[in-house]
Amino acid sequence: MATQPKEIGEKAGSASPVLSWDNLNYDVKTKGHGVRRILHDLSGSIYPGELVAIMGSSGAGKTTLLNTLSGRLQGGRLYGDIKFNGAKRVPHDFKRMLAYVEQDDLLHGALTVEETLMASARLRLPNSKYTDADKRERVETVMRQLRLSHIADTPIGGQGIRGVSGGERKRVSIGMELVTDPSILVLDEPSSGLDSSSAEMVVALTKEMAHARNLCTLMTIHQPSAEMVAQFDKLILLAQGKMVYMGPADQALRYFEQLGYPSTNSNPANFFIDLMTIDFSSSAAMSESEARVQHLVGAFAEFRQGGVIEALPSNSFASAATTTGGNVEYSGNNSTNLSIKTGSEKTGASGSNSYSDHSNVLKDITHEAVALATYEVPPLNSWFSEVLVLLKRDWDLCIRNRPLVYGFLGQCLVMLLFQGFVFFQLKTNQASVQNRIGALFSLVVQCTFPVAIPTMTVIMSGRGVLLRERSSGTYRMSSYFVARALSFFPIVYSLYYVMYTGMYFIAHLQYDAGKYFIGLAIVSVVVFASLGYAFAMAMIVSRMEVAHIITPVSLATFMLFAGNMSNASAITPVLRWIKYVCIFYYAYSGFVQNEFGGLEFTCSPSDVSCYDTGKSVIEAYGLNSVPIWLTIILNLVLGIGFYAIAYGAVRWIAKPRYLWL
Ligand SMILES: Nc1ncnc2c1ncn2[C@@H]1O[C@H](COP(=O)(O)OP(=O)(O)OP(=O)(O)O)[C@@H](O)[C@H]1O
Repeated sequence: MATQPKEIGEKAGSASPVLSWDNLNYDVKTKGHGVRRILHDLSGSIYPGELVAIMGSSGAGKTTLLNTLSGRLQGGRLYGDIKFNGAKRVPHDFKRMLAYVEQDDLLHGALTVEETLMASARLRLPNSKYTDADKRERVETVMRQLRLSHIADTPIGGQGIRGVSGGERKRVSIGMELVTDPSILVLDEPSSGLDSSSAEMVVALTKEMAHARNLCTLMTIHQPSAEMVAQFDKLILLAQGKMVYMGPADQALRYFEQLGYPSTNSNPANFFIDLMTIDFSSSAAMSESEARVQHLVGAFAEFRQGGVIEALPSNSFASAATTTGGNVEYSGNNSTNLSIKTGSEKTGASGSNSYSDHSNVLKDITHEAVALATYEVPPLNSWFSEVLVLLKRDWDLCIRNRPLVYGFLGQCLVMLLFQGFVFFQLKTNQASVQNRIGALFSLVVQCTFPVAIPTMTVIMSGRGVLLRERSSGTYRMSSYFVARALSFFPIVYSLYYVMYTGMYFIAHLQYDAGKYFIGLAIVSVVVFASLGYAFAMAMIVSRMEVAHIITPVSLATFMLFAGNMSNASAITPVLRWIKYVCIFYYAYSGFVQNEFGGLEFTCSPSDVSCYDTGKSVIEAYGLNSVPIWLTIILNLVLGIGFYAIAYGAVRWIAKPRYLWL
């Protein structure tokens, strides 16, 4: 490998970079324009304890570079070399050592702040190293550090739940990563959507954490305030995917000044962005700005081949800030002694501010419970332990999902009342044959559509969180499946058992303990298979609106093969096989055989046709080819098959294909 290009302010000898990259190029195919290069010959490195910001105008390639270094880039072709701790990255290990805070805070709205952080700690901190009490202490520490303690019991919120503010949400997302023992912390636009003071707070706290843990921290940031820029140790400035500057943040202004671009803006970030942005307002402005960017790119490439930058007499951001009346202050000669005052804090007692107070708290507690960044891959906890943590979390989510719980409850009550009273106290005359058939078919329908569709919706709405957790290797996919499925069982089964039992007595199905329990077994397996179907649909179909069309339509199609709307033994031979993979058919066939078996019916002279026994009804509907016990087993097998399809889909089809170097 070629030697790494020189970097401004490169750390000599003592520390070795945590992450280094060399000659990174990234190409994508574009429609009509062939291959487009997004990143051009990027090289650089990050050291322990550094807070590094990637800045540039919109479309400069910040997120692409961040994702490349984080192992989260999809599509296109990537060339070059990336090293973690001096060696090639091992995808499985690297993703567990990297803490990635996404731009969108993908969190479960129904969980409280503390529950969210606790779940992260329980899942990601190894049980072999931390007891549950240690994990709780870690969570409390991180909540104090991120100023979340006062809202520990507040739900995150969203989708109709009143919750925490945007800034607090962002801090929860950061906290979820910091309760673990990451080697690198990466944040994608942590300030997006936040007001300036929340954004400054997030960056200030991130810096404190990075320094306290000696944690290498990398973030993209669009247009930070002067106060935020002053927090960064190092800047990576990108223009059109090319590097314009990489080096100490407090030397950037001086660097550009030496190139002939003195600062013209009180906010260094605005000055950098103006320098690097192509001005499309006129063709003259465009060629001028393009020439400037080219000059900057060329100059930096040359500089890296051996240029020097004059030592700064004083910190350039500090002077920029003081000359323009900004509020960044330095308490010493280097940036690690930086302290910031926000506008409101300036009005308080002189010499103290909430950030520095916070820093003191941080210093005290950092030594208590938060370890320095390590470079060991945390072992996964046991499968059983993962299932328990996920089950507790998923159960809380289920039980707090009021629309889901009340929806299931409401539909069971309505079905019970309507079905029970439409088919009230069935007799044994000929009219009761039709009513029994109707009651049993509607029971099958009630155990499928109303189970599958809401369940699928809930699973799909949690897919963002699943993807985030999966990308950081939080748990095994099998643990997720088992826990998620089990979390639905208590609510769905208890309500459906009540519904079936109520209907059984109100409609007066055959009063026989054996038949009652066989009916209960059929309800159990059809509900199980419907839940499996919901999982399969939620994992195979990526868009909610499409799933809401495909699921009812496919279920309605299967319903045609149940043996009620068409005679089960007289379906067109080409399509007849479908009934053998149809939960409706097995459930309906099982119910009909169970209920009609042993029944005798009366005939009156006015009856046009007459079934004198239940057996003749079963035969007339063609539902006697699979014995009851086998219908139960086959529905169970179908249910397991649906779960297997869902697992396969999430494991292999929906698996994000990240590019690794
Ligand atoms: N897979 C892709 N296919 C096509 N173009 C892509 C792809 N990935 C990135 N780009 C393009 O590369 C450029 C850089 O994108 P990137 O998201 O990294 O920019 P950014 O600096 O983060 O911008 P912003 O601040 O607006 O988020 C953009 O023009 C984007 O459209």
